Amino acid sequence: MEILEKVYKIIQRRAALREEGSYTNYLLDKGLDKILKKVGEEASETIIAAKNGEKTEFAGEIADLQYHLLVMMYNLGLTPADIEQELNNRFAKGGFHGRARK
Ligand SMILES: N=c1c2ncn([C@@H]3O[C@H](COP(=O)(O)OP(=O)(O)OP(=O)(O)O)[C@@H](O)[C@H]3O)c2ncn1[C@@H]1O[C@H](COP(=O)(O)O)[C@@H](O)[C@H]1O
Repeated sequence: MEILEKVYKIIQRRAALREEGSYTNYLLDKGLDKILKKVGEEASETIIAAKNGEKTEFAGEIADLQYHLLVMMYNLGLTPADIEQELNNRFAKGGFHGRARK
């Protein structure tokens, strides 16, 4: 998704050029443990929103989760292109054969 690349670029820019009041800078300054904690929280909130069945709230939680995943990826040196490549490889093979299917 193009927007994920755009947000990732903002994260890169924030890391290179600090901005007053930036939440991204706050997270990057706190480090990996804090980022992972937020990913866990946002994942839990996404699950709860999914169970509640309210589409707008659910979409909002997924967006929060996506953003925090991008910050985690940046911290660990992964780019959206790496994920795209992984997905493309699986698509080309017609599925993910790393585990048994039910
Ligand atoms: N997509 C997002 C995005 N999604 C969620 N959030 C922030 O994630 C935080 C999550 O809220 P919480 O209440 O769970 O966390 P909190 O209590 O504020 O923080 P903690 O004390 O828990 O760490 C909020 O402050 C949201 O603003 C985001 N912050 C930034 N972005 C993107 O990143 C860009 C750069 O943002 P800044 O770095 O803030 O300039 C923005 O233009 C957006 O495109």
